[in-house]
Amino acid sequence: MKQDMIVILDLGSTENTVIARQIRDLGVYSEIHPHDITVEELQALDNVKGIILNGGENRVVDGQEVQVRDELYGLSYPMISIDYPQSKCEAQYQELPDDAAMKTFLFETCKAEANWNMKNFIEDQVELIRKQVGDKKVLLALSGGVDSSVVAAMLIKAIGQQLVCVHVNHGLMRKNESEGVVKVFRDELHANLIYVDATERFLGKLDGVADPEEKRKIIGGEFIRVFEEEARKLEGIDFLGQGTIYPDIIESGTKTAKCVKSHHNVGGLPEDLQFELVEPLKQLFKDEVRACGIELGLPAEMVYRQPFPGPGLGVRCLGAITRDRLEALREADAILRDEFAKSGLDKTVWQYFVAIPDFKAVGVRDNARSMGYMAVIRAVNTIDAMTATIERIDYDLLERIADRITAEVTSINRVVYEITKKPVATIEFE
Ligand SMILES: Nc1ncnc2c1ncn2[C@@H]1O[C@H](COP(=O)(O)OP(=O)(O)OP(=O)(O)O)[C@@H](O)[C@H]1O
Repeated sequence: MKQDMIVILDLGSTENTVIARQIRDLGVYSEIHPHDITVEELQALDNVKGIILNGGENRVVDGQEVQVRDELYGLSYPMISIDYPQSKCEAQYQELPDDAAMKTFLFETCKAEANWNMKNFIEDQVELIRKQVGDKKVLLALSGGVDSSVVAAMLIKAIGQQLVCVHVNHGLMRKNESEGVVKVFRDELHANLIYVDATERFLGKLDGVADPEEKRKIIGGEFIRVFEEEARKLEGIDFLGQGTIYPDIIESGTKTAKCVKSHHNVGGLPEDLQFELVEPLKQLFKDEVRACGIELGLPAEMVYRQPFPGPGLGVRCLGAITRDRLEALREADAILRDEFAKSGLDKTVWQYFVAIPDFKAVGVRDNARSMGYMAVIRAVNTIDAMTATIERIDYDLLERIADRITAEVTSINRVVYEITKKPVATIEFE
């Protein structure tokens, strides 16, 4: 390992990640560990330069106040504590140290080097992956999303043809998305890529299904079955690559924080398909994953892609999916994205998309009464996806989008802009 590390011990703070980010932003790698880490576990970590005991409001767990092991104070690591009244450290802070105080701790007290950067990280991971995998093969489900794409690029760099990527086109991808995955990974990065066009299979299963939960279940379940079938065709695969990132691990719960959501990734594979996991991004925050992707040479539009739900356009083609409405949705969505890119809004708006409800409205086309679909545009901004506000799109742009959609997608005769915040609405419609 090249990077020096600061260990943050979680004694019930809600701000562990804030401190981890602060330290990484100052150029030093940091990780959050449980309060009851043993001396042996601590010493097994590479390049630890200092420790922060980070207390906070969740310090009482099951009626007991959590403490670090006393032996830790006897070690030679420089140590400070924050909001931890029982601390035996010499330097104790009541609140988060500011950057100046943190710099003094990192660079003067701990003598850490500011050597946390993506180049070093990638070199380290490449070495670790090679050590873990040896001459064996790794299977990776590659969605074309940020996380699995960056994992793929990392694994290609580390083990080249020993990586087998499987991309499943479930027919609910955005326009040109699957083509983009093939272009980048097969044509440019020369990955061993299996492309499965399962459109018919997914749309067949979804035929006539209107309930959103049922739709999500069918899409998720079918994805696992397709992936499993491909995995069974391959021989000699011992490892499964996963795009687990740091927030997935933290949100799965620490000893003092409740589980926010269980992290799944490619969960649900049958028990007899046993793989050891390769998770090279599991220490990175999302923006670091993006920086890593850029450093690995992935195109910016892939790395800065807006969030896209796993069930894809399936949950934006509202109610029971029909092929003509799905096609209209795909085209309208592509026009919206194109116009947002042209006006630069793609760089500032968090998420924007089209949804199409399952009814038709009356319109006039070519001097005749006609029935057409209604495209609903949504564009929202959020920090944590728990609440969201509306982007105030300029009227000229809205009108241009409406004109283009109704001209280029003839089955659509109305365009509306949805202006409800979350709450009370959710970001997606289903
Ligand atoms: N169409 C697909 N083809 C192949 N793998 C997929 C596909 N959809 C999802 N996956 C796999 O399932 C994982 C979880 O999917 P999910 O939609 O929750 O995306 P995510 O956690 O945002 O990750 P990503 O950014 O890689 O899409 C993905 O990382 C990928 O490994």
